[in-house]
Amino acid sequence: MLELNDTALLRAHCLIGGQWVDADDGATTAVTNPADGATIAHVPCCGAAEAERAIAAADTAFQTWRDTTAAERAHILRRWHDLVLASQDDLAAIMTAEQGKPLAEAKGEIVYAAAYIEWFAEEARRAYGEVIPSPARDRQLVVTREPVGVCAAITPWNFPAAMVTRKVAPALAAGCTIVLKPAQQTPLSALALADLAVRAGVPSGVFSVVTGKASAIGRVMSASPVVRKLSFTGSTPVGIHLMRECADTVKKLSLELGGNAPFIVFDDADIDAAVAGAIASKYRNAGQTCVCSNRFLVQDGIYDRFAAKLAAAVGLLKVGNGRDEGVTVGPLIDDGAVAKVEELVGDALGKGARVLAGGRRHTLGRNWYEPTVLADVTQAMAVAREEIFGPVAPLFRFKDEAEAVALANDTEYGLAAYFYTTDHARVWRVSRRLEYGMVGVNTGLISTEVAPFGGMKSSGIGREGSRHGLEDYMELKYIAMGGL
Ligand SMILES: NC(=O)c1ccc[n+]([C@@H]2O[C@H](COP(=O)([O-])OP(=O)(O)OC[C@H]3O[C@@H](n4cnc5c(N)ncnc54)[C@H](O)[C@@H]3O)[C@@H](O)[C@H]2O)c1
Ligand SMILES: O=C[C@H](O)CS(=O)(=O)O
Repeated sequence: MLELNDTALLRAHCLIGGQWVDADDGATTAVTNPADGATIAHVPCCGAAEAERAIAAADTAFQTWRDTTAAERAHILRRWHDLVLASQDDLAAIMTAEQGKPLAEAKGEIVYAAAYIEWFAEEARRAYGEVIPSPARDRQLVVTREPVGVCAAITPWNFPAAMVTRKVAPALAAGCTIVLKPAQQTPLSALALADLAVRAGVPSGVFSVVTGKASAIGRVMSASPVVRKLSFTGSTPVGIHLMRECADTVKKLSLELGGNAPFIVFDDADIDAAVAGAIASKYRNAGQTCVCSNRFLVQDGIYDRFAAKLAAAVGLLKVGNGRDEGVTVGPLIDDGAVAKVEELVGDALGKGARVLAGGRRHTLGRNWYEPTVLADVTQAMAVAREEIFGPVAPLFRFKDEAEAVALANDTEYGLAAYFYTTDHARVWRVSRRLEYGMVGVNTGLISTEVAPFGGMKSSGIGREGSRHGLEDYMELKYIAMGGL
């Protein structure tokens, strides 16, 4: 049994139109702990009808929520932020139980999730319009920024809190209403955040959470003409599917999709900093983040020393149950995820890669995989093209800067890239030529609410967070005032 200070945060109902409800047919889905398979709770397995009602409630609520002042919305968001931070321990315990990440990482994610709420509480009051110098004496030209309207959000399991607030906070700040479908593996974090939003004063219907049948709920969201924007974070194939489904109603779309991040280490890099950055960017959340380094491109002159140091550092990682003190690598989300990692490692070994650390399932259980480092990896291996989404660092060699950039860009994805060098001219040359939305230079950790998060190519459309994040939830309206 999950031990919480505030047991009311463990919500086993959906929030629709301000009411905590079951699925219409009473169906439920079990939420299980990836560390031991224990059932934590059962949540409603809703479908199209419940999604339709949530959208209708959002439409009704929008008629009044849109007329609140930015200051009023900012005040409620600030209160939500304060309640989330005050519940950090409980929210982290819920997250570690349903997602598996180490408690320290879960607590960090709660702070990160709250930071998006705080950021957009502030941004709400700076959604300025424009007065345009008129080309004619008899008219005044102004541009206002208005809320898009009813929004829908679909989020992944790897960051069960931050991916929710990164969408819900800007939507509410802009004056929109929103219906969220969280990942079926990690709904409890979203439901707890919704509970705190209600306590903060978010009115009925403004923010609903519908758990259950992903395809049915997604289809309703995509097909509804009432829904004017869909924000999706998840895999590229599902993002493409939703993009197609939304075409008929011409929705605004935000797509935060998959990645294949290169981590480039030049001969002149600070090797110890590069190893520390590699650990941070690869093994966070057991490698299950969209911005995890997926390919390590290491220049010939530093390759052997970097490989040895990285393997030694990986050997110090503590694998275990995320709730246990000092654990730095928890289980993967499920056995299917481990099987995919195992298949990618097997493909690489079969084509000539060498194991420097790990390289197999962990004895702790079916959802664990040993933190792994592979040497002598080549472009012929599947890890060069596929998102690993697990604790595996494949090391590739390169000769010079031109080859490094060419290898780095040789992917359908364009989300995050990293490189280590002490040559400042190279910093700006390489940053400019990398085809990615986000570039970390001499750091393996880049995610923050104050900077635009997102990518290009198959990694998606749009940016979340930063001063740009509100734009996706607002429309520009040009008003020409004539007859003056
Ligand atoms: N770019 C980013 O910011 C970012 C962040 C986190 C995760 N991701 C990506 O997400 C993937 C891992 O997350 P995942 O396994 O949850 O992804 P996923 O695409 O399988 O699922 C994401 C969400 O989509 C829902 N979904 C699945 N099929 C659907 C359908 N047909 N209609 C409507 N909804 C549907 C799921 O229930 C879940 O809520 C990785 O590729 C990772 O790179 C990207
Ligand atoms: O999976 C990627 C998420 O966006 C998490 S983070 O923003 O990089 O922490």
